Amino acid sequence: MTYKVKVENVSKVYDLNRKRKDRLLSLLSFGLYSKERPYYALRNISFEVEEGDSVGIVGLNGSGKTTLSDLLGEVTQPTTGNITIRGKSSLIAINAGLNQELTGEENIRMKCLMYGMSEAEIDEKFDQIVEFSELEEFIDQPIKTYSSGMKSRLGFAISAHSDPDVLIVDEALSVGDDTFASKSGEMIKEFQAKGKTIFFVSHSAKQVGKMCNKAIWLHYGEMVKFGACVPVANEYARFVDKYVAMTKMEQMNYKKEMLQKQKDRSKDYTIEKEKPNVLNVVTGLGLTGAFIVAMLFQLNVI
Ligand SMILES: Nc1ncnc2c1ncn2[C@@H]1O[C@H](COP(=O)(O)OP(=O)(O)OP(=O)(O)O)[C@@H](O)[C@H]1O
Repeated sequence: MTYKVKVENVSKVYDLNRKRKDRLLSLLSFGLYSKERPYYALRNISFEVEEGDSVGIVGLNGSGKTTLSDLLGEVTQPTTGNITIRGKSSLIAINAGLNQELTGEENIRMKCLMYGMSEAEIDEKFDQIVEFSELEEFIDQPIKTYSSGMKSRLGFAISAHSDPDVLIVDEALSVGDDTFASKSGEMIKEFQAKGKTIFFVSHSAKQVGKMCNKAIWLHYGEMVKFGACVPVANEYARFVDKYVAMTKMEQMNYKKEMLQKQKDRSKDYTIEKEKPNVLNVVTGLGLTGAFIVAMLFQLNVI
């Protein structure tokens, strides 16, 4: 069977060096001064899933589940490797693609346009989306006033009505109330019946076992297992049982050791820098000059 989603040697590297001073110096020296601290949030992930697959993504906190779902939802790009999605993907997560300053209605219109829907299609679906989200009274309020459950309902309602080929559900169901969770569960079953491809991010092996036919287990940025759901979910559940049986101190030491290993593995990565060309150098010199003049001006020297 042909794949619906293909992930090939994908890594996502973050630069942990967040100090403003160092980033500014790196910019002004056009990359010659550099203090990057690369960190693999995901490393060398490869798998393929087919149309109709429901894939659970499990793992402890910080294992890379959200990073992978953002990549699958095309919210971020891989640092290296390729992701091919045959069709339209839609990520359901609290805040995913929502603008806090806009109202519920404006967010619906903006996100639907981003999904490629026409104005006429949006007008046709608008009432259904509002009704599904149960936000009728609040739809004219900016969503920064919404609770996380309300945002999650809005995000779910928009994504589910945009008819995606690949749906990624990142813990969105865990913040809603029971009624909404069961309504969303029904909607997901309809998607499954239509043969859509779905990814579920979850801490819970049990939940994944109930809803999925395949599973991915991520552990500190690496893919430990990928395959048929039940064996992967069972193995993850056995690991979680062992983990929760540890004392708090043992858990802390384990986390520390694993994080250190993850950081050590990141040392061999060098953030690719563009070789300085004439344009770069001229721009860099111009920026540096403008910066010095601005500083001198600020200090009343000129
Ligand atoms: N923008 C960022 N900059 C730097 N590091 C990041 C960024 N986003 C995520 N990380 C790091 O990448 C790793 C994976 O994070 P991610 O949120 O994907 O894990 P997760 O499995 O979804 O965790 P949780 O279950 O707690 O939501 C973590 O160590 C996190 O600190």
